[in-house]
Amino acid sequence: MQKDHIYAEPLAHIQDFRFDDQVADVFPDMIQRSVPGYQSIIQTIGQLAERYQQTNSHYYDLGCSLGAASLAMRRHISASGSKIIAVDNSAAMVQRCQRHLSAFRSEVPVEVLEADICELPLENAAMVVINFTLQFLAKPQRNDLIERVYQALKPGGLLVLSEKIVSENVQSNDLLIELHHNFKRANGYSELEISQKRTALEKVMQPDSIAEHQVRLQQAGFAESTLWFQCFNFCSMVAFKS
Ligand SMILES: Nc1ncnc2c1ncn2[C@@H]1O[C@H](C[S@+](CC[C@H]([NH3+])C(=O)[O-])CC(=O)[O-])[C@@H](O)[C@H]1O
Ligand SMILES: O=C(O)C(=O)Cc1ccccc1
Repeated sequence: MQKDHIYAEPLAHIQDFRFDDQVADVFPDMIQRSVPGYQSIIQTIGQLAERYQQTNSHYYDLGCSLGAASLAMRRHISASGSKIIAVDNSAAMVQRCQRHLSAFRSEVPVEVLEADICELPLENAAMVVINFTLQFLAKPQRNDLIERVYQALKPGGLLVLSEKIVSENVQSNDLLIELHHNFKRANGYSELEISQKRTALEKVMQPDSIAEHQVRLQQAGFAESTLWFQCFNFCSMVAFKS
């Protein structure tokens, strides 16, 4: 696995974070060392696919990056007529995702699409995974996507929504950020790497609070949702379509 050194040297000008070739090449290392619980979340997505699968249905992985969630779902789906649709708007990610998925044989077809998830039609879904992607959409586009996901889910369908979050209370927010920075430091990132990446993400990733997510889910029509994972300022929720 290629190690992430993208922010290791001082940069004269820190550009906005983008999912380009440089990031795609080190992405498994970057996400593993940056997102507490990432591996557990991916494993749980596999379990959820097993539990919520339905025959003749779609499984969407929106903002799939290298396809980790799609691979986990694929390993656990056995229902006939299943199709996984993995979507990302980064060409660098989509190319590598296609390669990763082709490296293993499976009965379940996966379609990998280079597309903007804000424009992609969604339908006939048993499960939709948005694993750390909603946070990269402009705020006004987030409601629309969640509403379309609700409409696309079949009765008994499941949305898995994982996000970095902000806390509405200043002391809690500061503490969660500090604990996350300690996590990154423990995983070998320097102060410079942490601070330069934070600057790069400032404009392009604006997290919501858990309360904002809950209101959005409810307004989209999800009568029931629950937080099933939280570590520091990272969480994952599930929402049910009845
Ligand atoms: N509008 C958009 N349309 C499509 N893709 C988008 C859009 N905006 C951002 N992306 C894509 O969303 C992904 C977010 S990473 C997801 C990890 C993955 N889910 C994982 O389980 O490993 C999370 C992170 O890096 O923190 C990137 O690949 C972007 O190109
Ligand atoms: O690294 C961070 O601080 C994060 O918030 C997570 C992350 C992981 C990978 C790409 C972008 C953000």
